[in-house]
Amino acid sequence: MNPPVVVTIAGSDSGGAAGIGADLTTFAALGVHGACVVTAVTAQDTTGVRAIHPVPFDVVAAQLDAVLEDLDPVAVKTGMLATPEVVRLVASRCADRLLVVDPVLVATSGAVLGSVEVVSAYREHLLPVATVVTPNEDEFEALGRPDAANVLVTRGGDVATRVATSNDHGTGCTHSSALASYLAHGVDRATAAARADAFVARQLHHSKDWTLGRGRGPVAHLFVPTSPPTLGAPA
Ligand SMILES: Nc1ncnc2c1ncn2[C@@H]1O[C@H](COP(=O)(O)OP(=O)(O)OP(=O)(O)O)[C@@H](O)[C@H]1O
Ligand SMILES: Cc1ncc(CO)c(N)n1
Repeated sequence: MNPPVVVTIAGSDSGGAAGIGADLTTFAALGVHGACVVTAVTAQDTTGVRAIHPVPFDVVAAQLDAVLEDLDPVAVKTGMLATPEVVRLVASRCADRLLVVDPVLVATSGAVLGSVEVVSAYREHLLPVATVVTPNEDEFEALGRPDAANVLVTRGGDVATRVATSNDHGTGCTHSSALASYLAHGVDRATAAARADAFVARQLHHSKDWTLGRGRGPVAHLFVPTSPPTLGAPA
């Protein structure tokens, strides 16, 4: 049987913690086929963002057309859209699908990933057609505290499930990708949201003692409780 197809429309993170890398590995972990439309290349690591190079609009549109026409994804997940033109493009092409919008405006490191014009385009075009919108507190403020039933503010885990870790770079991307994956498998929104929370908490727990990079390290995307015997040095 075919897996559900989900497409992420997002930027790359050279450090491999957030963006399309996080999205595609999360899709793989949750049994969906992931397609990707790259909107921007970022030079980024665990300590911050050094450079952002938006992909030309025509190339973004061509990637999206190719995926929509050939693979017919059941769900779409958006991350860093980089320009207001791309925000409008996604709103016009993807409104008829399950649409999870993670309004990436600020990185964990504090770097600004969305301009004032991008914020306006989200408010006017994309938020009204999304199935779920997952801003963190800062993004919720930046969007003008939208009061709509499809807005699910992410708050870094509740008291009962909160994992104490500084390896949280990429949690927002992983969370929204998990949410899109569960929706693509056909579960309702409340169940998908609860499962996405649990998935991220488990991933954060798995990577809590990692010491990758000098800043806020990556959350684990693929959950591997024990390494397969074929990996690593012989015992
Ligand atoms: N420390 C934590 N313990 C448990 N769950 C967490 C923790 N941090 C985040 N989560 C889960 O991940 C979701 C997204 O987290 P958060 O809002 O911090 O992401 P974000 O700020 O968008 O991240 P990023 O900018 O790195 O992508 C939360 O709703 C929660 O379910
Ligand atoms: C490319 C990219 N997308 C999303 C985020 C949000 O954490 C990030 N830091 N980088």
